Amino acid sequence: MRTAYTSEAIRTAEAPLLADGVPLMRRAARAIAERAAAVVSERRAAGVNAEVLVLVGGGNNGGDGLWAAYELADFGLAPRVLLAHEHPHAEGLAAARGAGVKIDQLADVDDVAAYAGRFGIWLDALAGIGLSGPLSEPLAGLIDALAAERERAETFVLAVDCPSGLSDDPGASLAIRADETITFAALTPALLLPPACRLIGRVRVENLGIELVGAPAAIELGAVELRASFPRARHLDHKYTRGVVGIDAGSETYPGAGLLATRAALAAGPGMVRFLGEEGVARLIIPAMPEVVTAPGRIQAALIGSGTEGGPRIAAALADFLARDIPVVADAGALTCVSEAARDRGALILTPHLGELATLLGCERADVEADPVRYARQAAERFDAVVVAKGPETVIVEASEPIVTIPPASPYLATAGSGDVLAGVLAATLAQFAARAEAGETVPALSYQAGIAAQLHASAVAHCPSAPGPIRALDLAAGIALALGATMEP
Ligand SMILES: NC(=O)C1=CN([C@@H]2O[C@H](COP(=O)(O)OP(=O)(O)OC[C@H]3O[C@@H](n4cnc5c(N)ncnc54)[C@H](OP(=O)(O)O)[C@@H]3O)[C@@H](O)[C@H]2O)[C@H](O)CC1
Ligand SMILES: [K+]
Repeated sequence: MRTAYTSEAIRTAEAPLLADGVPLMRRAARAIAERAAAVVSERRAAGVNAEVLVLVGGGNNGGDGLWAAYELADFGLAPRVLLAHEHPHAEGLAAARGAGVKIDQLADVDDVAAYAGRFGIWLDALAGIGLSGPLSEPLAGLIDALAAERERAETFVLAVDCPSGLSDDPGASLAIRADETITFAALTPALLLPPACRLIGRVRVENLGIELVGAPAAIELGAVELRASFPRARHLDHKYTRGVVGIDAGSETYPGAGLLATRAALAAGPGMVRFLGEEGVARLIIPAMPEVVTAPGRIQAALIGSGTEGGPRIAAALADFLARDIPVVADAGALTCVSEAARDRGALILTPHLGELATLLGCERADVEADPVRYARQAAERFDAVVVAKGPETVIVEASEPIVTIPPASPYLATAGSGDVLAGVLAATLAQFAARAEAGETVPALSYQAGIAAQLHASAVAHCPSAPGPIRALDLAAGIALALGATMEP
């Protein structure tokens, strides 16, 4: 599991070491310089420009850059420094100067893009976690110019602590795209969550001996957490201790969604699946999945809406599920029936793709795509719900919980029916955790459970016969069972 902490949490954690005189900056600078030296060697061997430019801002991030220049000079690599602030880190500047590093002032450079374009490797030490608010001038303009130049040239950009401009806000987008980021102590949310995380390249955390305590701001759940957390059958289990899930999905217009969600729910291993949707869809399900029960009865979680267009029946069924005080996944058509937070009801889990999230909130899709975390948060607050925002990345928001994401998944998941499969897996997973909670066990937060289900869904791609190419949602549903089985291998 990868975690991200706010810049404030990182500052709090590093403070006692700084107070004790631990040379954190020198450690940081050394890590940067060692990686930069390796890139110099790689690029020299490839016969491409390996000249190093260190872009230095006015704070300690710039101090890291200046000390890294000092280290590189010590390695005999003759880096160049561009000072982009009138008050650079004094000790680092003195050290770089003392090591013979050539230092230029931004004010003396006519065309910064042309100047920087002469160097094949940039160390971006303009700003780190000390950014206060959105980037302002002159730094914003400088970053904008350099960001364009790096896309034009074959520059290798190594970000110091973060691409300057990215820190706590995953919605930040003005930064110099990095090939690699070496970050100190811990990731910040912008380095783990979209769209900012798309600008960081390969990221490495240099802990520097800084221990982060307390709840992270964001967590990324992967195969290890899936294997460790997914409820497994036990000797004394029966159907209800395994978890029973109710599915109301599919319609005359989209019958397949009902089959996919139901098949996926079965594959995720609950004690029983009750199909509680339209008669016409049930008639298609039973011959293919005779173990599915169509009689009403006790359930511990529900899914409603996949493959439907909403309307009074769905709205009534949603209200009925919620009145049973169980976790209810509202997908697709059911999202049109969700109203402001209705109290005294079961937990509501919304599973919109980014377009549906925009419709739910009455805003533009482009705005949601530019900052999915912000809008998922808005929906979570407005509807008192857990929101599983489905986009190129998965973002799961629940009030008072770390934001949950999963590692980058196959783009082939963006195919018809994949959302129905995820909805079925999610509801069946919640039912199994709910059964454990009924038995008095401690279970993780719903957003964590949803992250586990999303990771199971993503890992099922590898079990599709056509992987790693285009996949069928029906194969994906079958892959769920194989993926789950793979987590149980000794
Ligand atoms: N403390 C340590 O020994 C260690 C710190 N690490 C490194 O330090 C940075 C954090 O350094 P900090 O000095 O807090 O601030 P930064 O260098 O990240 O940023 C300050 C510079 O950014 C400019 N700034 C700030 N906000 C904005 C904004 N909204 N728009 C434009 N420019 C902004 C600021 O300019 P001013 O004119 O406002 O002064 C500064 O130029 C951390 O990221 C690490 O890299 C270590 O590595 C660990 C040890
Ligand atoms: K930086």
